[in-house]
Amino acid sequence: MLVFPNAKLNLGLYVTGQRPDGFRNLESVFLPLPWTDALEALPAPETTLTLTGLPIPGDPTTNLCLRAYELLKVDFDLPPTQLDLHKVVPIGAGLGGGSADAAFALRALNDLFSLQLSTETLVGYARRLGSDCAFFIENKPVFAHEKGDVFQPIDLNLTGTPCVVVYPNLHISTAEAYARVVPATPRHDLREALSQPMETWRHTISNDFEDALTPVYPVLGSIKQQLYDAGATYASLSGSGSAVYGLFAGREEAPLLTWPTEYTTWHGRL
Ligand SMILES: C[C@@](CO)(OP(=O)(O)O)[C@H](O)COP(=O)(O)OP(=O)(O)OC[C@H]1O[C@@H](n2ccc(N)nc2=O)[C@H](O)[C@@H]1O
Ligand SMILES: Nc1ncnc2c1ncn2[C@@H]1O[C@H](COP(=O)(O)OP(=O)(O)O)[C@@H](O)[C@H]1O
Repeated sequence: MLVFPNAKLNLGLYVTGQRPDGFRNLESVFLPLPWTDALEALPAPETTLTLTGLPIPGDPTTNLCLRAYELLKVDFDLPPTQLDLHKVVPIGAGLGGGSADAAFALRALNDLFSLQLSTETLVGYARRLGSDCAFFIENKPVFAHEKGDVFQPIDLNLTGTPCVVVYPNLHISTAEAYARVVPATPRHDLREALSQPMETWRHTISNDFEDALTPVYPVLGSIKQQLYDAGATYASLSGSGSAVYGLFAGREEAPLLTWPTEYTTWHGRL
């Protein structure tokens, strides 16, 4: 079973309050981004994980693909499985790549071993692996709130919009990013702001992590400015960074821009 776990973008992100469980409540819109890893799951004599592509920091035995397998194995008599992950999406970028791998591993194992788990049940397992993991089960634009793991459908179709994503090779841990933000009530209603033309979004939609992290990592501000200088209709940090994206509405294609060689970029359509 071969699957292609895709990244996500956050359109607006507001950290609205501290929770009793130590996490924060947030409000954001999550969008699938077709920048993908590749993950294969096959029955095998023993359970293994091979990793190719970008190096993943941390102990491979804690890789989210294996954690997804082990989580299902607690409840189901899963045969040993060979997992092969080719990592393409930058790590610690605010693109949710690790969470996507975990969610797609759950989905692939469900299909491979005919577990017949419902979407709702898969979402329950995904939530236990990471706050934004559940998004990748249905993998469609949603308004996310609470820990970022409770979703409401949103009437927003950006399919085909030209987009550039720029990762300046700066790993920002999600925990560090949250620690830098003081929770507050959003200045604008995100869903109302998104219902207005994209040209208005730069004045009405923001990301609290961007505001907190840009003074510490000025490169984030300069990438955003370059995207606007190149004609972006809307540009923002994604999630807790450090990837910055630009949307180019009404254009045939996103512009080809030149970035320092140590940056990783994605260029395409949503
Ligand atoms: C910020 C967001 C926005 O989409 O994405 P990324 O930038 O990481 O992609 C998410 O909230 C990230 O979700 P995820 O990456 O799954 O986080 P988790 O593994 O659950 O948590 C990592 C750490 O972030 C903090 N955390 C996370 C989620 C949340 N609602 N409140 C928190 O305070 C906690 O300190 C936690 O220990
Ligand atoms: N399959 C995986 N891919 C990426 N990161 C993983 C994976 N498994 C575990 N991790 C750990 O998860 C952390 C966050 O990864 P990632 O989801 O890419 O971050 P972000 O959500 O900020 O984009 C990394 O520091 C990494 O050590």
